Amino acid sequence: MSAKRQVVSSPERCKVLVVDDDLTARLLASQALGREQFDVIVAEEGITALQIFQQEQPDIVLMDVEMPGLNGFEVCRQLRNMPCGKLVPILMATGQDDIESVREAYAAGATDFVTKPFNWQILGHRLRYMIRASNITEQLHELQKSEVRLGNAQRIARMGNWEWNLKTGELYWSDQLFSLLGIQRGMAKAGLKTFLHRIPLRERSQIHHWLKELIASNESGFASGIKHRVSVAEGLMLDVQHQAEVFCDEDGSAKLISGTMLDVTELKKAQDQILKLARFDSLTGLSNRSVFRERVQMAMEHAERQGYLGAVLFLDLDNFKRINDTFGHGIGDLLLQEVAKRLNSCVRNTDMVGHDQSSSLVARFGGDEFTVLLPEINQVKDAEQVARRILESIGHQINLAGHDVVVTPSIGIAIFPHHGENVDSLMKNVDAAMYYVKHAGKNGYELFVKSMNVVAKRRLELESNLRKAIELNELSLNYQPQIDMQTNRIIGVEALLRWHSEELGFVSPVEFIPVAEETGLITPIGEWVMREACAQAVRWQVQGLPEIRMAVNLSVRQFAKQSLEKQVNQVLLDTGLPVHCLELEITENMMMDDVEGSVETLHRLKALGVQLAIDDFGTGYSSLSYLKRFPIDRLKVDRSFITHVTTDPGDASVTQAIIAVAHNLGLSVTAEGVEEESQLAFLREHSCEEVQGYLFSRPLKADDLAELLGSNNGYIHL
Ligand SMILES: Nc1nc2c(ncn2[C@@H]2O[C@H](COP(=O)(O)O[C@H]3[C@@H](O)[C@H](n4cnc5c(=O)[nH]c(N)nc54)O[C@@H]3COP(=O)(O)O)[C@@H](O)[C@H]2O)c(=O)[nH]1
Repeated sequence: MSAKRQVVSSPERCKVLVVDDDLTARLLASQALGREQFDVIVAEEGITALQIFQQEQPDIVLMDVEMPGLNGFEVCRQLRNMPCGKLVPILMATGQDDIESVREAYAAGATDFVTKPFNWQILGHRLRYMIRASNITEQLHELQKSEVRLGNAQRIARMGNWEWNLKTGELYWSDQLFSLLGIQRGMAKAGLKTFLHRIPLRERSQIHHWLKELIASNESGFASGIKHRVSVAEGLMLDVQHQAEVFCDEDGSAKLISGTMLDVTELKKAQDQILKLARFDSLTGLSNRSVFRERVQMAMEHAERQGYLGAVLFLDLDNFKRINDTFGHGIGDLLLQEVAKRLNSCVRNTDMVGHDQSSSLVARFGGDEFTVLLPEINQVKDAEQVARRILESIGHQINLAGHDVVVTPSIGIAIFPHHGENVDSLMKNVDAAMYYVKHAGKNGYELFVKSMNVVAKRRLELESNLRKAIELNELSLNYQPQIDMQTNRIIGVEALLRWHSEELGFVSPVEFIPVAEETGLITPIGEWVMREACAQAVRWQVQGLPEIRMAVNLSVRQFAKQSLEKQVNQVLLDTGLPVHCLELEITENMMMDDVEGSVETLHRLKALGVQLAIDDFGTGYSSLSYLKRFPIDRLKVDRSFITHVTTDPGDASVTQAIIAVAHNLGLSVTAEGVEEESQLAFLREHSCEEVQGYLFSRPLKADDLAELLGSNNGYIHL
């Protein structure tokens, strides 16, 4: 390698690589260019030139075209392919009039050419000029690159920028700003008018105000932002965030405003969605509990200031859980959506989004609970009228995916300011009013009165104590004999649940069974009852007592459970009770909500071999045509008919008719609540098969029942 550094390089000196196979030319170049303040490096042929170029990275290359091995054109081409050789100026030395070489030199990537012989002084200047020009080109190139990068970054970020020279009025818009505004560059001039034209009319004045504030700030670095919308095409609106900063003259007056405009449409959509999720119920689209409470708070404050009355209605669907359990959650959801719709149509001037303070508001409070706010009413009667409208509307049959269902609501009403000094107490009271309706038979409305809190408190007590009742062993069963009128013998017993609470004392099933139903506690309790009753029947058999039937009451929820038949089967397997000894008592109303489903459930239970009875018969609304389809064994005439069977001709006729219908369908009859000899005589006269009531025995503890069953072989003197 014949590279030689001729002069030690100083910072302002330039480095030139001279490539020539002619020794004299190289020496001459070294001397002449050295005199012109160049650091000269020389190479005598192409390969060496490429190596030196890489090591030394000269500022410029002066290269002869004619060389042995790689000629100047080839070396030039290869230099241009090197990453560090793309921009270095290359000056090719050609012969006089050698036009072909000139063409080829340009084609190979040369920057310029020079003809031999050289004027060294002029050549020195020329080399310097080329180096400077190449530096500027390089800077321009870098600038272009960073502009492209900025453009890309703005495009990706969906951001445009602008600059407004307040002294000249000149306005610059970046490509991205044009594109965000939906304008093709060249189709419109960057200008305030063009920009405002794209702003919805109602938002223009706030933009004017914002710009004025910026201009008037007269403070360098003063920055301010604004959010607004931009209409970019027919029906297409963007949400944008504008940010601008002011630059001032030495005299302190604003001379330039520089701004950015960022498209935040997607971000805003996401924020709106989050806000919606936080404030609205996604199933029904109604406002949620927290929005409702906020609005009640505002309405109460407003009512107090203005001396108005307002009302809150609290609505719970009766037996919604049964519909959910029977038809599944999908249908339950459809029902809630339909109820939401009907509620909205019942309440005039409803505010769906929860913004308008003077409008009524319907909200989903949770589960099957809905609330209605009537912020201004003239009199209490107005709230009651809305409640009546709701009862009427919701009570109409609803078809849900082919299933006809009827649901009814229980509605509590509380008036403010009378029924609560704050939102909490108002909501507590309206809740108490709703529970009062539930316990008074459902499907109605009631205005809050103070005594209702006693009922609500008791219910809470029952619920919290009932939750621990199984664990604390507070539940027990009593057994009431059922007597065969032909043989006068006990042929069965009905298992009746008793609760002796440590805290509350004895609680009647009439009171706690509905609470267990509402809270779902009936599921574990009902299973406990079935297991305990079957196990007791087996214990009596093991004691050598006569085999009798064990009747167990099923709750609404138990009957609606798909797994009921599995559960019954498992209990029978676990306890060892022969299947024909178990009778399940179901009420008419349990079956009428979903007749087809009930027929199926009853058939599945019947297939196990258990006996089936319809309890409280005559009080429900079953029809004879349905009765034929139920695979049942027995009807139990409700106590309410038997009580007056000898004194009320109506009850006597109903009892007679039930016995006749049962016999016609091949069913046997048990009369419940027989307390008097005269009632027994009536039932005997009309061929009732079995009787049950205080006349023979009250419900007994297991040991007492065993004693009764053991004495006289279960024979009862009638
Ligand atoms: N789902 C379940 N329900 C149950 C269960 N155990 C009881 N219950 C239901 O609770 C209601 C009240 O029952 P109870 O207080 O036990 O009253 C029963 C009898 O004691 C009473 N009865 C019986 N004979 C007479 C009488 O001659 N006079 C009179 N005044 N009362 C009498 O009737 C009730 C039995 O009713 P029924 O079930 O309709 O046959 C009641 O609805 C029970 O069903 C349980 O485990 N699960």
